[in-house]
Amino acid sequence: MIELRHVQKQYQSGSHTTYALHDIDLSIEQGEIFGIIGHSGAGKSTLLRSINLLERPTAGSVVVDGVELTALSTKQLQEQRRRIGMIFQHFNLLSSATVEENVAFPLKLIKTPKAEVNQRVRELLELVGLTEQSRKYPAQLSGGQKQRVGIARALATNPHVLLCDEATSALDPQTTNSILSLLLDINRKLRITIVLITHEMHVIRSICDRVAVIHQGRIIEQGPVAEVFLKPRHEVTKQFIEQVADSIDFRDEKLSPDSTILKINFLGESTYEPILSRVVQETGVTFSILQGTISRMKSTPYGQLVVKIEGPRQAADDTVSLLIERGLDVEVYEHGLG
Ligand SMILES: Nc1ncnc2c1ncn2[C@@H]1O[C@H](COP(=O)(O)OP(=O)(O)OP(=O)(O)O)[C@@H](O)[C@H]1O
Repeated sequence: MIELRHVQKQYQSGSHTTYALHDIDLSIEQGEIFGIIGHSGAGKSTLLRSINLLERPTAGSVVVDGVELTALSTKQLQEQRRRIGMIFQHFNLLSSATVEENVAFPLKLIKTPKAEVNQRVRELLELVGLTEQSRKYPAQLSGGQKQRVGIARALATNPHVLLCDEATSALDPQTTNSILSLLLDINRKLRITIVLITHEMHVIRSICDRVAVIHQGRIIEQGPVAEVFLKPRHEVTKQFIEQVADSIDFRDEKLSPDSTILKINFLGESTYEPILSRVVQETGVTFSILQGTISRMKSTPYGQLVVKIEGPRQAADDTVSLLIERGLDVEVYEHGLG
């Protein structure tokens, strides 16, 4: 488990102070994939690097697996950092070392016996699908393959936590997806906690369990991805969601006095159930679909449907009540003028 309490970070350059993090409180559970999303300059890197003290907070505490990192000596901190792997946007590989030498590097630093190093490197290259490339140099690899080397190297010392610093931002969409699948696979197989930072909502939606939105050095919203995604509260969060959602625009829709527009969110199994058609049969209204999407958040299906309900106001209100009663999340956008 990772706990950040009242973490602050200020950078001083001459007489100028930049307040990069303000009073950050965050708890990340063992085994979850936690995403931190924010615009450029929001404080994502500073926050991520506070977790292994690559950036030392100016105030507050950082506890990983019950150990208060800010209280450790340099040597003790080095030991603890072996339990926290990290991967980077630009991979940070040793260009003059082969794939297997790059992966072996952290093990050699702690003087692991040679046979053990060889065995571990073999396992890790198999895990990330690079067995065939073990004797190549980074310059001979694609971006996705380089990130796989980065991941194997980060896992060499069996960390409990993997920090991902914009790990897919330099990759094309297809390669991004393959790296995200690999991270998900590693999380499930090794039960390792993953903390990632990104400016792409797609990354959060694909693999994260929970998300925090950071803006101007503060966490402005956090929670399970589905909750934040379907009910964003802050304007910045809404902007990020627009990156992946079809924008819902029905301003030109002509509303008769007997029509109502509803936005219905389906989550989990309800996505595939004919709840709407059953309810309108009961209330006697008719409906037409203005817009609809079905997608997945990690492995949970979800759908968003914008429908125009036609019928007397009372019947429309009954329809909304029944939909809510059957577990759907409903927003009434507009009532006709009736
Ligand atoms: N070493 C530093 N010295 C001074 N200011 C810094 C330093 N590192 C970061 N900052 C400032 O702290 C703030 C947060 O920076 P940070 O790199 O954490 O943001 P970010 O969200 O990761 O941005 P990006 O997505 O562009 O990398 C910014 O205003 C940045 O200019």
